[in-house]
Amino acid sequence: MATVTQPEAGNTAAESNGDKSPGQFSFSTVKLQEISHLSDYIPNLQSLPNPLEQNPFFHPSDEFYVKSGDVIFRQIVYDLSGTLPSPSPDHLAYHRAGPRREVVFDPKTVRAAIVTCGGLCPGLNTVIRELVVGLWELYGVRQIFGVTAGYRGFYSREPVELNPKLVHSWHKRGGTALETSRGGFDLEKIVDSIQNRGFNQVYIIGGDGTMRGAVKIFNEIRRRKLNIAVTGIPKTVDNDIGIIDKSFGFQTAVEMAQQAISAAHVEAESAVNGIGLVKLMGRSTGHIALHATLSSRDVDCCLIPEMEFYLEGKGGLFEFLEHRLKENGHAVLVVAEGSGQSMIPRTDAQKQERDESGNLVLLNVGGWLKSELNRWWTRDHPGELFTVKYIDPTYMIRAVPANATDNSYCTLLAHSAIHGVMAGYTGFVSGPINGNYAYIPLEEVAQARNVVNTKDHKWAWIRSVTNQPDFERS
Ligand SMILES: Nc1ncnc2c1ncn2[C@@H]1O[C@H](COP(=O)(O)OP(=O)(O)O)[C@@H](O)[C@H]1O
Ligand SMILES: O=P(O)(O)OC[C@H]1O[C@](O)(COP(=O)(O)O)[C@@H](O)[C@@H]1O
Ligand SMILES: [Mg+2]
Repeated sequence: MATVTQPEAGNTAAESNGDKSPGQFSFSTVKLQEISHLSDYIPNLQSLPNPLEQNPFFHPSDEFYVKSGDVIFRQIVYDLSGTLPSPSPDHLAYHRAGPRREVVFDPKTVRAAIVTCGGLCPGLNTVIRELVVGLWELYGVRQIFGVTAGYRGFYSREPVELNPKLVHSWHKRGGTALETSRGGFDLEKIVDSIQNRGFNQVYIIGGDGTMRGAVKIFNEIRRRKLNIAVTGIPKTVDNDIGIIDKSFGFQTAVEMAQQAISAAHVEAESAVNGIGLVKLMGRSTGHIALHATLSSRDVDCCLIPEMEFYLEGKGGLFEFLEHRLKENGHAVLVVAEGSGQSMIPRTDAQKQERDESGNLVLLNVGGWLKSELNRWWTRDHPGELFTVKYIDPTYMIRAVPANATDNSYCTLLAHSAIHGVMAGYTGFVSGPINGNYAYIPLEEVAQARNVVNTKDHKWAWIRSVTNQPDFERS
């Protein structure tokens, strides 16, 4: 029978090596993903009892505080039945998020800055609100500032002072009250401004691009040996950030996408040979399209960037739709905006087109598909009725307030970030891993991508729900 060896006391990433007999899992293969701490480069950093001790609403017991050895495992599914591969792969572990017994910041001297960058996502205002209220109410911080208009706001705008009264109802609003932007990343100017304004805690809310910028800010702050903690709070409506379970706002966006799919279904059903076509956000990943399809059940075919598809011939989209129209009289297609990009004719100028952040500007796959569908039908069924009703909800799925689940998620993210920063951690991101909140090195998050795996059970589930082709040419 397989056994699991226990770590030695006080030794999470145990050095004790295991002579592993077949089927034995040893903690010697646990790799703790260390995060930086201000004490790594600031000598004689002060250490104070956590102010939560004095907070009348908390009665911290021993279990209340997270210990330095508490970790969250990335991998939680193991096969203990057979021989483990030799040498065993690393089992990644991350520091558990939450309040520490000791902090390194005196709340009276904290000057916190909060910034939102990149595209919108439901819940941005909730995260800002909870950072402000959490810093104020939990830790007694009184100097909290909003940096407006994204990264460029650090050096081109005056920060706005924030307090709980001001942000009280922000969680009910879509968008970001601090405003956001793409581009404008100037490392020297940003760090100079952070330093000159006396900020010592920087909370950066944004997606993959923002996190890559945050890594650079963190490295520069460390190079200058500044007593400033930097943390990233991962945001992306596309859910394309890796390691964490999912990004906040994603569920709200999927819920909103249902309305577009339902409308497309009604339109398609009410027409003769009607096709409802819905384009959903998803620059390089199809998570929104996939989850909207799974939860809707009105969808006949879901197309995502991770999967090539083709239109003509055996096993192609047209052949599939031909059958569906014959069978049901209508069909619904969901397409993620990053799909089919290699099939859409692109001029040389379009090949170069980038947004302010350097992201490739996508061609409109929805408009292209609509015209291809019309071309096909007129060619193969001249004179027969046919209609494509194309719905592109674009920003409607992200420019809304977060739903209840996302709102609670945003609160936990914000509080996790505050606890980590107050304890002196820096260059990290808070996020749920297998449902438990963890601190992950910023650099790791900036590099990790979360794409749909078309070989796994979730994609198989899509195919079983839609019965769509696999688009693998035989
Ligand atoms: N590699 C990078 N290095 C530094 N800053 C970056 C990098 N990529 C993006 N940024 C900056 O991060 C911000 C947001 O990036 P963007 O890609 O628009 O959105 P998101 O963070 O949501 O992916 C922009 O201000 C952009 O200039
Ligand atoms: O028009 P904008 O604001 O650039 O946003 C469009 C893009 O933003 C996204 O929602 C993703 O944005 P982020 O990377 O900022 O999260 C994409 O799905 C979409 O292509
Ligand atoms: Mg992005």
